[in-house]
This record gives sequence, C-alpha cells and structure tokens, in this order.
Amino acid sequence: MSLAFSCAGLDVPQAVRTQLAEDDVAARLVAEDPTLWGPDAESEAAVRLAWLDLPATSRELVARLTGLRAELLAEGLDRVLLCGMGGSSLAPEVICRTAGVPLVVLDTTDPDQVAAALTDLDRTVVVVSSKSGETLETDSHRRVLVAAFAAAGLDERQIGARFVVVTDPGSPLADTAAAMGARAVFLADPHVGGRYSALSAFGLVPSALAGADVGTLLEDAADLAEHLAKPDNAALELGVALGAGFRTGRDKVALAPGDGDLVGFADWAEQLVAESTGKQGRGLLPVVLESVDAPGATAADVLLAVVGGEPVPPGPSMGVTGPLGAQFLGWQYATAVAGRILGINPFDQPDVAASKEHTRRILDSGPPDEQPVATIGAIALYGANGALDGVDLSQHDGVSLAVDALLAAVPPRGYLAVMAYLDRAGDARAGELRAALAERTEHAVTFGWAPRFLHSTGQYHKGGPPTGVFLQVTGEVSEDLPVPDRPYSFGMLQAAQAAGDRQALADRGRPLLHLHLTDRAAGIVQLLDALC
Ligand SMILES: O=P(O)(O)OC[C@H]1O[C@](O)(CO)[C@@H](O)[C@@H]1O
Repeated sequence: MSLAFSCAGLDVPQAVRTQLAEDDVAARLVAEDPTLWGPDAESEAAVRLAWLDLPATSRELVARLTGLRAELLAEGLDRVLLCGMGGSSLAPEVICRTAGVPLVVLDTTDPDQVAAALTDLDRTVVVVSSKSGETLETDSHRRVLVAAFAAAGLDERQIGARFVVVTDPGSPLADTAAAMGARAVFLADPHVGGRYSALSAFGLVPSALAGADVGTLLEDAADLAEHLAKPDNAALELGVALGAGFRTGRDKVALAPGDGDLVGFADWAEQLVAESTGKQGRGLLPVVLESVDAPGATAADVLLAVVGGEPVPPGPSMGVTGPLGAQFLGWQYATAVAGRILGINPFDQPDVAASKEHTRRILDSGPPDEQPVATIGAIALYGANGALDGVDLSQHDGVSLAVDALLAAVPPRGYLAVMAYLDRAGDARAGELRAALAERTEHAVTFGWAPRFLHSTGQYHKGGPPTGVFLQVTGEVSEDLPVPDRPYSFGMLQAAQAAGDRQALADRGRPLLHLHLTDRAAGIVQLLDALC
C-alpha cells in the first residue's frame, strides 16, 4: 500500500474501532455518504465529498497543464507567482518544495513581502487561486499585480495573458477572469472544500506550471484510493489514532518532519486538522514542530505525528510514511474519520468569519484608538483581557515579565498561539519564537504567520476549546504599498486584520498580549534575547 501507518504507546480504546467497524465507516466514506457526521452536517457534507474522486477526475488536467507550461516557457515565462490563501496555496507550496521547483507564494498582506514579489515581471506568470473568488487578500494581490504589469508597459491584452485563474464556477473571480482576458481559467469542482482541494486544480495548476510532476502525485493518490474502502486501511488507522488521541486527552497533534523527502507538509496538514476539527468548543490542535525532538514533542496532552518517518518512543507517537499524493488523500480521509469520532462537521469553518467582519468594519471606520501600556526598547506593549495586569513594566526585563505573565495565564491543557503579522521572508527569525517560548512552558505553543493562519488555525482559536492565550506580534511598516482602486493600503489592511482578530479574541474573553515592533529587526532580536 502506498501509505503506511504505525503507532507506539497510544492507547486506542477498543470501543472506537468496534464502532467504526460496526458502522461500516470506511466503505461509507468511500461511497461519499453524507450522513456520516450526523443530521446537522448532512446538507454540507452532501456537497463536500468529491475530493475522494480527485485521484481519477483530476487526471484530465495533466495533459492540459503540460501544454500550458510548454507554451509559457516558450514565451520566457518561467517564474510562477501564486496568489491564494489557505487551501488555495498551502498544497502547491508543499508540492513544489518537495519537488524542488521554484514557486513564489503570495499569501500575505505585509507590504514589504508583497513588494518583494513584484520583481522579474518580464518572466512572471501569475496564478490567482480562490474558490470563493471573494477573498480580500487574493483580490488585493491581483490588483497590485495588474498595476505592476501596467507600470512595466504591458497593455490590457498582454496583462491578461500573464494571468491564470483557478476558481469555482460562477464565482466573482470567474467573471473578473473573463473581463480581464485571463490566459487560462480552470474551474474547479465546487463539491470540494478549500482544505480538501490539494489534488484538484487548486493544488495542481500552480504546481504543474512551476514544473512539479503532478501526474505521479495523482498516481500515488490513486494507489491509496483503491484501499480506502477496506476496514483496516492505513488512512483509517490514522483517523482512529487522531480520534483516540482526542478521546484519551491527547488533543494536541504535534506534527514533525521525518527523514523522508516531504518538505513543509505540516503547514498544509495544520490547516486541514485545525480548520476541520476546531469548532463547537472542541478540536485537535496541530502544533507544527521544527523537528521530532523540538520542544513540545512530548506532553501529557500531546500526540506526536511523524510525517514521513517512524514513531518516536517513549511518548505516544505515530508515523505516517508514503509519497506526497498518498499523504494528501490519507490525511484528508483521516481527518474526516476523526471528525466523526469527535462529533463535529469537518467541512465547515463557522468561526473564521468573525475576524473578517471586524477587519472590514475597521477598514471602513478606521483603527481603534489604543495606547501602549509601555514601550521598552523597540517593543511597544499592549494587553487585553488582563494579560498585563499586575506586571511591572518599568523594569528593563519588562518584556520577559509580560510574556511570563501570559504563559502563567495558560489554563491546564491550554495552549499559547503566537501570531506574527510580519514578513515571512524578511522577518523570518520571528519563526524562532515558537521553540523559544515552548522551552519556557509545558503547554503547547503554536506559531502562525498572518494573515495565513487566519485561514487555518484561526478557526480553532475562535471555535475550539476556550483554552488559548495569544501573543500577537505586529511591526512598523517602513514603506507602505497602496491596493490599487481601493481606499486602503496593504499596511492598513494588515493592521486592520491584526486589530480585527484581536477584537474577535477579546470578544471571546481570551488573554492577549500584543507586541508592536517599532523597529522590526531590532524588535525581533530584543524579543528573542528576552526569551532565551
Ligand atoms: O479559496 P478561497 O475562497 O479564497 O479561500 C481561502 C481560504 O479561506 C478560508 O475559506 C477561510 O477563510 C479557507 O477555508 C480557505 O482555504
């Protein structure tokens, strides 16, 4: 079989297995039975299960994509820039990183990071991917790229020829693509949700244009698909382990890379698991680890998942090996199974809208008037819901005192989420915060680049168990970038997203420490120094 699952030290209640077997879950899932998640989920599940067919139905894309890539290369267009959020960019990023082919991904509102992508336009083709066709970030990226091509001297027809669009039939983006004369439009199956779309046009189009072998990806998924109706298949075992982890108090899934050749898979799985399960006050919290022995790999509420490797005792752990196509399909199937065990609908994301609504309101009416409680060096500190109560910020070590107070506010079995509204490339060192903080606490610590995480773990933060505390890091914008034909800039949008999410978390009473870096580079160094 193309996917192999193994597990060590995890107590899987026999009742879980027996129930799944009695209910014939494996065969019913493959038959796309929408009643598997209960009556409340049935209408949505009825239009969300076509991902099971994708290893076969997506085959027809391969020849078209091979032809399109050859055409683009013949015109010297060898740089592929993908604009898309969450499920519309995470899979292509893993596919291309694993294949070792270059793909530039724009899933940020950080002005510096967006500006840095506007280079080499003479050899750039842009893929704009959005299922809904309404995502604000992606629309802003399309606008800035159209303007950049125009500024480089391309006329309307030439600009259209630089765009490839992936969207659902009838979306506003489908209309825009037609109006702008996009070179190619791929209409995806609307019966596949965003985070289950890795093997659809959303995963395949940018990856194939960048040079990845998507035919093999689909073959590897098809090999696994043949086994999925069997009651003991590897993906079912993975789903059972995730569900059993939840039932036995291990509701944090630490995702670590094995020594196989998958690169960055956990970033994709993070969205799948968090957005699918984090709702109704429960869920599985994915924690993306830097390595199998990174801080946070073992704790009483953690189940370690080694992707592309074997289990790592002594703590309970599992290993999932197999090629990327099988991993995508297997984790999707396992998440659907775990969703049934958890008793949630794995296909909706009911709490993602809260931050988006606050963001739109702030863009319309202006940012909230907030003053820092203190500024220490290059870091201005703001607190919400008691995060800074009683903390002495007059000392030079005020930043570490504030962070320690936040960690002390994590409830039993809770977690700290670090959310960085920064430049994923230029401010990359901020990513070191996760491990540094995880060293200071026995609780799970996650890290997300914004606004990407808002389309991923953001659902869990608001809809999962109310046990999170939050560290939001924003940074001064040195050179802002307008969003063409919009009354706001990327910097304003980024700030509104940060303020909007703060508001959504404050509405839920969660403790939040907001650190604003008045000088990004100096602030990151100061913060890391304060923690190490
Ligand atoms: O493809 P779209 O519609 O732009 O959505 C992007 C992402 O946003 C979300 O809908 C959440 O905001 C994700 O589920 C999805 O993957």
